[in-house]
Amino acid sequence: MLKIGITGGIGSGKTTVCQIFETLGIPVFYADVVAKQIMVSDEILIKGVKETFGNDSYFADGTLNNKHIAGIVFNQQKELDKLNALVHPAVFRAFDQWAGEHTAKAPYLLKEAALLFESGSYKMCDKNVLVSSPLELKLKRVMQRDQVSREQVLARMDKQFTDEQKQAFADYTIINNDKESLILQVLNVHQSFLKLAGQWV
Ligand SMILES: CC(C)(COP(=O)(O)OP(=O)(O)OC[C@H]1O[C@@H](n2cnc3c(N)ncnc32)[C@H](O)[C@@H]1O)[C@@H](O)C(=O)NCCC(=O)NCCS
Ligand SMILES: Nc1ncnc2c1ncn2[C@@H]1O[C@H](COP(=O)(O)OP(=O)(O)OP(=O)(O)O)[C@@H](O)[C@H]1O
Repeated sequence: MLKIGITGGIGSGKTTVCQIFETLGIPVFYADVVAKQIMVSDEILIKGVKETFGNDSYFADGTLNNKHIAGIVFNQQKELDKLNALVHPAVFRAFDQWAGEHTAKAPYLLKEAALLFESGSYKMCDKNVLVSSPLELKLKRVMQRDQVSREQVLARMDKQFTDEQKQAFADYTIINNDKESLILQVLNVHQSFLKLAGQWV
């Protein structure tokens, strides 16, 4: 089964792009969403997160205290490394299982992940797509969407590869600025993937 990875910096619009693929009938595995689900359901992981970041990592009802964890990890690389080491292997396993379940349901599968290249999980995909946007536009979108400060967005960007670094890993690029048509670009790469899927053994 052909597996396509899709990524982009915070606010690049990768989720927006994936939603267009979904309207074309392509199943999408949202790694960030799954990571969040696992963090409140996997008992071993919950124990590890509490031991590493304190009991305040969870509210009394078992939901994740995102602000508490984000405040620690996006200010100290060492702490972020610890969180990634706890969460990422569990997400990789979940993707493997999901891909097995969705094989034969579509011509190809998509994996959307913020840290596709940084985490090395792009290696689990046959081709990889970068959604790229100008820095100021990304900042504006996230500040508006999440009601956060410019500094908070920049702190996360600082923990991700730049678009230039990501470009080196990408087989395809989708430009999501205000001028280029997103839908047309998605349709073009979709056609390429359908052709590839036809050749895939
Ligand atoms: C730190 C957490 C609690 C913050 O939650 P919050 O609701 O504020 O952010 P959210 O999860 O919606 O992420 C928003 C964006 O932040 C960036 N981001 C999230 N996690 C990371 C990370 N580990 N490294 C760098 N950037 C990250 C991404 O661009 C992501 O799309 C949460 O992001 C988390 O649990 N992260 C660890 C899981 C992870 O690595 N996810 C990303 C790839 S699987
Ligand atoms: N071409 C566009 N035109 C207008 N708004 C857009 C466009 N692309 C994305 N947006 C908006 O910008 C915000 C960020 O987009 P999106 O959530 O898809 O980014 P993302 O890359 O998935 O971000 P994150 O890494 O934070 O999850 C959203 O509110 C989305 O609706």
